[in-house]
Amino acid sequence: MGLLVEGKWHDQWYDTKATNGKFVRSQSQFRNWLVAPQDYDENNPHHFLAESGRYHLYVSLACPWAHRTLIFRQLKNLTEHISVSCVHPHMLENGWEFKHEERFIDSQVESGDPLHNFDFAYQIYTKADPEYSGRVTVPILWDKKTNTIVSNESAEIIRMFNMAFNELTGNTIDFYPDHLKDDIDTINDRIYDTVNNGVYKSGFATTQDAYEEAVKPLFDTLDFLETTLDSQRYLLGDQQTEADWRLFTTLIRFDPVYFGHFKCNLKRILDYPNLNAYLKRLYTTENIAETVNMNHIKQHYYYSHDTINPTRIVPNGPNELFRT
Ligand SMILES: N[C@@H](CCC(=O)N[C@@H](CS)C(=O)NCC(=O)O)C(=O)O
Repeated sequence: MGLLVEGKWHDQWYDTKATNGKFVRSQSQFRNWLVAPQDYDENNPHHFLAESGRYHLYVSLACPWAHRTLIFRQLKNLTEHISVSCVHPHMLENGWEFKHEERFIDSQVESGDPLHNFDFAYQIYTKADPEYSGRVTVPILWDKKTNTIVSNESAEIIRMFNMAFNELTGNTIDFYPDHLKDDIDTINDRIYDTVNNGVYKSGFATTQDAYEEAVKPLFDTLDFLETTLDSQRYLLGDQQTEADWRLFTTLIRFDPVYFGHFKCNLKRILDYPNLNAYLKRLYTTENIAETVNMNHIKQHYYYSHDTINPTRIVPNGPNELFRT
């Protein structure tokens, strides 16, 4: 675990001393946009034309943020247009690595770096910007044509996938429709702060207060979502939206990882009847189950965070992801 400082790798765990034991996530730095031909402005340096075969997605199958982008690649029929590869689940002194190992082969996503054959994900960042300073995170959306990073922000990558390739694929399903934008933004904000990032704030806290400050709002939101799902199938009604998929990648990791490893243990998702049924509904949506690799997920968290789990023992359970 570490970060780049002016293009040089430094091995260093998150510094929570300056923030009273709180984990503070840093902002993503590559923020360009893939745009459809009709919206493309060649004079805008942040515009990248949506073209088949031009872009590559680097993910970790363990990472909930990267998982969103894999899901949108499926939902929007982009598998033939955007190539993908994954890092090794163990994130250690060199950060994410492109190692191949038999026991981590995934049936859908190849491992390693097929474009440059690099050993470490930080080399992708320094190829894009030799002076880059900051964390080396996944997902990374890479442009094979101009050899740079388009974006390393999952929330924006899924918005691009939602729209930019519609003409190419003919898939016009809209997960961020105009009439729901405000509601989606509002619920995303709460879920990001208290759930998606809330589990990390709980797990990476290094003081009792910082932990409690995270775990309480996390369960307040889960209780709120349980009530919301009393009367509807998805967060904003009967239509699946982006908000559901952003929540899904945290929920599917909750009982196997966050409950134990990150101490989010007031309740399991299994204990919430509506959230359990909702999780199953999302998991069984076409082409979604194959994006979930529980082996990578459990190995990543329990093995990589040795400040939290120094024995690196990866638990066998739970037996079920949701009750059927
Ligand atoms: N805001 C980013 C966050 C991505 C992120 O934090 N990914 C984690 C993996 S779950 C990572 O790569 N962490 C490495 C690090 O923080 O050094 C996004 O949503 O794309």
